Amino acid sequence: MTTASAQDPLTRVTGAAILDSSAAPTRLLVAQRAYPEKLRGLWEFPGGKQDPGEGAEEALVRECGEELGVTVRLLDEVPAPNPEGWPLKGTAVMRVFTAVVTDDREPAAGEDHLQLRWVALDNPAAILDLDWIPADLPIVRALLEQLAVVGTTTAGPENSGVGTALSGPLIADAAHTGAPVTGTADTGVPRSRTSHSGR
Ligand SMILES: Nc1nc2c([nH]c(=O)n2[C@H]2C[C@H](O)[C@@H](COP(=O)(O)OP(=O)(O)OP(=O)(O)O)O2)c(=O)[nH]1
Repeated sequence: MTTASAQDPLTRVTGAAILDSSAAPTRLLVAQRAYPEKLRGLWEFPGGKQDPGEGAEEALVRECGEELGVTVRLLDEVPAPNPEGWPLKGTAVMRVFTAVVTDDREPAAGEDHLQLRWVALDNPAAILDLDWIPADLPIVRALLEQLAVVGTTTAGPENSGVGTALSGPLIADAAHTGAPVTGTADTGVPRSRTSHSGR
């Protein structure tokens, strides 16, 4: 963990959009924050702040190990409006990467989270309806568009995927609904598309 400093005025956060499969994702892992009090109960991407000198991807793999007890393989970055990442509150920015679990453990909520939940990608409206940390909402929309589960129009709060079609080739199974964590290891397909190097 680090905070803004004279060397780096930004607090750099990195988050994981963990999918149940790289080749044919049907579910996304979301996490409900336990603290601080003002964020308690809000949903987020698992992750955290980068340590000094640590790259975003390196930090994210570390955070997923610490917070969820699993090893993840990062896939693609959810493209942000600027190279530093998505703006959060204050001077914080966050880069978000899709990921899959690569060991045979299941993600488990530790002290950081009240609960984890696998949510079905075939119901983007339900995902957007979660009580997200406000700064995360545009990121969630971009993620769903990247996964082609919502339309690629300029989605605002009033146009948040409701009634849009499932069109993405990545969605193979529309039968799942939100479910408690069961974990799915994935060792398949190499990185693709918008992969970025760490910084
Ligand atoms: N992990 C995470 N943090 C987020 C998200 N959206 C968002 O605004 N944040 C904010 C909340 C926090 O102010 C900051 C990340 O802090 P953190 O508490 O998760 O990071 P950390 O584990 O390294 O920090 P610490 O508890 O060790 O101090 O970024 C998100 O989707 N995931």
